[in-house]
Amino acid sequence: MPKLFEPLSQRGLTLRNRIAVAPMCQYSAVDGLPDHWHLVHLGSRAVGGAAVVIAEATAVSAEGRISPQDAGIWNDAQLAAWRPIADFIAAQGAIPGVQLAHAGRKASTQRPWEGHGPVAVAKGGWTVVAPSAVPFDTGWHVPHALDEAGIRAVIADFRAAAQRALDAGFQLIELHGAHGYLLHQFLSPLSNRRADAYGGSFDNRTRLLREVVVAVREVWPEHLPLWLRISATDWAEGGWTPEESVALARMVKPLGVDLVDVSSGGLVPHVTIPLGPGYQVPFAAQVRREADIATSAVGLITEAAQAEAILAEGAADVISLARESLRDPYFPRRAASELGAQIAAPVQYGRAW
Ligand SMILES: Cc1cc2c(cc1C)N(C[C@H](O)[C@H](O)[C@H](O)COP(=O)(O)O)c1[nH]c(=O)[nH]c(=O)c1N2
Ligand SMILES: CCCCN1C=C(C(N)=O)CCC1
Repeated sequence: MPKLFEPLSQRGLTLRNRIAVAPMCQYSAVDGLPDHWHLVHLGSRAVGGAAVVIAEATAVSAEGRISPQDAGIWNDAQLAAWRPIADFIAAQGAIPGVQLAHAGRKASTQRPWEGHGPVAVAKGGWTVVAPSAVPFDTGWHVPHALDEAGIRAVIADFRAAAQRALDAGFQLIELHGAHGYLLHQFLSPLSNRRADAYGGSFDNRTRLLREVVVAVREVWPEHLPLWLRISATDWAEGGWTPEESVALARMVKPLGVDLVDVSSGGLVPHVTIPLGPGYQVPFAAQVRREADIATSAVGLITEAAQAEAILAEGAADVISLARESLRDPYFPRRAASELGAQIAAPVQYGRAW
């Protein structure tokens, strides 16, 4: 049996294989509401055979959106709109997941095809918050540094979003601690210049993320998995490091995180990243080995044999695919054929929509 098609237990659930569809912003929501686009985008990848389909960075508050067109789960109308999507994914035998996110200083920005720059308040944008008043780049929003009350509100928003995710039928949450968004902004010394209990030391810089994990676990059932996506490195002098990623993984495992999805970058612009097939796999391997926690490998993984080799070397437990799943929503079916594995047929069911 190829490792890529061995089941994996995660709390009370079983992943039918080791392929996850990574979260991918669709920038296609009105007022944060998922719609037919999201159903087809996510549903087709569940039909394609993935074990887990993780919905995009889904904002826990309106101000936490990357773009005005981001999906959200900060109100009950959005909860209701997610329910048929989560239901369809589950009916196909995949685990419906959602990535809970807050963009922090990278909020209120244009969709990539509109320029990826800041959206001014006068143009429908909003003031953004962050650990410190340090903009992402020249010309970007100068964020408002969160005070204690603001931090408490962010934690409460993540907790409430987790409850809505449960009520919407999601069975897996991934917390977005990567790519330079709010939780990552608190982790990295390059963006977190605070002098209070949320800045300075490693313990202080990881405090908000740990408090969010604890708050989410207060409402997320014991039998359901909680994943955390991190950027293992900022690729920048003085930034977050792989060694800190290992230490963080060791801290969050007893708090109820079941798997660390290991990406990189996004905190600061103008860095050089050594892109190449599986370029982030060594970080996943390091976290898995040194923190003794399940990991997902992601980043320029495009072939079944490549994915199988990553699992065989023990670098990760799950393979997350983003762009390859855009090129081929049915990658798992093709991979099964290439590797000689059995894979369940899509579930046809009559249902009046
Ligand atoms: C269109 C699009 C949209 C997103 C992404 C990527 C792309 C292409 N990525 C990053 C993605 O999950 C993945 O980590 C990277 O794309 C690297 O993996 P691939 O090489 O694409 O498989 C991403 N990551 C994340 O944590 N949350 C998100 O919502 C998104 N959104
Ligand atoms: C550092 C890699 C960032 C890739 N992207 C991540 C996004 C995210 N929401 O994490 C959305 C844009 C693309």
